[in-house]
Order: sequence, then structure tokens, then C-alpha cells
Amino acid sequence: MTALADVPEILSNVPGTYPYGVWRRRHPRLLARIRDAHLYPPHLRDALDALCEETVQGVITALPRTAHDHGTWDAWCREHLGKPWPDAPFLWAEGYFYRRLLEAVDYFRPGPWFGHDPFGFLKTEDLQGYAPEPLDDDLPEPERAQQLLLGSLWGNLNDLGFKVGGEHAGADAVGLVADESAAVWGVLRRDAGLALVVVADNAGQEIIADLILIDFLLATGRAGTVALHVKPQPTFVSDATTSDVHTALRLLPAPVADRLRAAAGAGRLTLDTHAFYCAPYPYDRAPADLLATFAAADLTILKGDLNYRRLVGDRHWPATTPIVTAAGYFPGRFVTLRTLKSDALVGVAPDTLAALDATGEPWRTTATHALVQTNLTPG
Ligand SMILES: O=P(O)(O)OC[C@@]1(O)O[C@H](CO)[C@@H](O)[C@@H]1O
Repeated sequence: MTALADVPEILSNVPGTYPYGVWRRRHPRLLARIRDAHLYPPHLRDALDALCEETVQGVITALPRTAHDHGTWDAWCREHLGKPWPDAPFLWAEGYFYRRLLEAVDYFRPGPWFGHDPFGFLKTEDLQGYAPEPLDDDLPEPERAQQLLLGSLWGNLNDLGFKVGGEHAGADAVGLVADESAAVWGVLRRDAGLALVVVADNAGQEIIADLILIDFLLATGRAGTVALHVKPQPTFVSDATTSDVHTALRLLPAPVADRLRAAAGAGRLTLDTHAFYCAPYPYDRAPADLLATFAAADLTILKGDLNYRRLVGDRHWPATTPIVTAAGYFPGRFVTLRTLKSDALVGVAPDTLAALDATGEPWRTTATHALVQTNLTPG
């Protein structure tokens, strides 16, 4: 079996590639928007500008000695300090970029900015005037199940990092490059009572769609329990935290929100997190306790592009590589629901790949395409 380490990692130092644009366009725009949206004092504005300069034309430097987690990051940074940022693996560099961004805005320092989400204004802006579409309760249950699964999948379009970068302009859902949802419903049967882990991705419209799906899975007994895993701190612009889940709860139709509160009260729905969700590595390097959590679940649902990159390693896999090869190390059953917003890709049938490539469009990174992939055997 191919080990992750045998496949070259995606870097961001190749002009014209998607990751190159993330450093050149998306991050500078993001840092400027954060600086301009807040009542930050001069030294925090300067810190944001310095981070921009360092990441665009400088070299990777360490976290300050005052940072509570500098020891952890010193170990993670050792092999990359002194390199230009785009020369480090894309996944690693982005993870460290978001940690440095929180440092620049005093997120962990006691004082007025302690715990203030620097992306909060973008999350609020995105939900202005938004209300979830009314639920179609008349649909037969299997159709409803699939509709909610696809709602959660395409909810992944609402990634504010993507929107800030301008890449989202007019992205329309075109189709799935792989759809293994039949295998998922083969396991997630009515009254199966499964123990699910849902590793969330974005706040806002995506987590709203996720919560609607979770409610359905609990209400139909497909799930006995759901552990919803969120990020321990703001990152990747719109990744959902506990606070974002509660914002979403207030926007849900009242009966859905009531059922979810009751499920939480009964211990059937739990919120969970792990420091590794903000580590800059794929899941093959996850610590034993997190891997044990995935192993113990009947099924782990991994949402979004970043979780996909972490599942298969952010590497130049041939796109026809089976997902069970790329994610062969994963200790339990999983399904990944992802819109395609970066280069890492596996599990695409050769004819599908040829047809998509023949379009000449940059279909791998525009969020116009999506996938449902699993290591469950087709049933
Ligand atoms: O995980 P998500 O929210 O679906 O996507 C995260 C993302 O915006 O960040 C990366 C580039 O910064 C890409 O993987 C992707 O476009």
C-alpha cells in the first residue's frame, strides 16, 4: 500500500497554481480586511501588516516566547524556520499562518482582544438576511435523507476564506465527481442507532445545514449519538467553533433547534473539540486519543476541503488513486463530504477524470464540483 509519505507534498511556490494565489492574493486581502474592520490599536495593525509582509516576501519565524503554545509550535516549526513561506508544505504553512494571525491580534493575551474572533465580522456579514430554506417534510424519507446529505455537502461552498479571496465569484454547483452515498445509506439505516462523529467545517450556512442533517439522523434513529467536533479556536476564516454552533442554533427552524437541545440534554448530541484540529498536519499524524475516537465511532463524517486534505494528505496523488489507498491508515469507517477547493484529489473514475480535464476548466479548485467518498464497501 502507498504510504502518504511516498507521494510529494503540495507546496505553494509555483506561480500560476492555486496555492500560490492563496499567499499572493487571499491572505493579503484577508489581513487588510481584518485590520480595517476593527478598532485595533496601532501595534496590532502593525502586527497584521508585518505578518502580511513576512508571508509574502519574508521567511518563516517562530512564535514569540510569550505565546502559551510556543513549545509545541517550536517543535512543529523546526524544519521550516528561515524558509520562504511558500516553500513549506501548503497545509503546514496555512495552519501556522492562522496560528500567527491569532497571535497578531492578541487572541490569547489577557486584555480587550482576548478571545475576540477576528473573523467574526465576516461570519456575521455572511449571515445577514439569511434564513434556511423551509424543510420539505412531504418528501419520502430516502429522498429527504439524500437531500439533507447534499445540503450539508454543498453547504461547504460557504467558506469565507474562499469568498474573501474572490475565488467564490459566481461559483455554481455543477456536479459530483464521485458519489458513494449509496454505501453510506446502506449503513445509516433507520433505527441503526449508530455512534457518529461529525467533524465540522465552516460556520454559518454550512453548519446550519449540518445541524439539520444531524437532527434528521437522530430523529430517525439512524444515529443513536452524534459527537459534533468543532475547532478549539477561530481558524481558516470561517471554521466553526462552539460559539458559531450556537449562532446557527438561533437561526434554525424552532422545532429543529428544540429537538437538538433535547438531544444534547439527553446526551445524544455532544460538542467536542481537540487541539489537533488546529495542528498543521494530516490525520495520519493525529495523536492516539483522537485516532481512538475515530476508531470507536461507527462512522465519522468529515466535512469540507481542509478535512479532505488532512484525510488524504495534501499531496500530489494521481486523482484515480482509490481513497482506501490514500486514507488506508484511517482507523475507522468514514465518509467525506467536500466541495473541491484545492488540488488534493483521489477516487475519481478514469472516464470522469478525462471528461473533466477535457473541459479545460480549473474544476478542481473552483468549488463547482463536489464529492461523497467513503471507505465503506458498496452495499
Ligand atoms: O475546508 P474548507 O472550508 O472547505 O476550505 C478551506 C479552504 O478555503 O482553504 C484552503 C486554502 O486556503 C483550501 O483548502 C480551501 O479553499
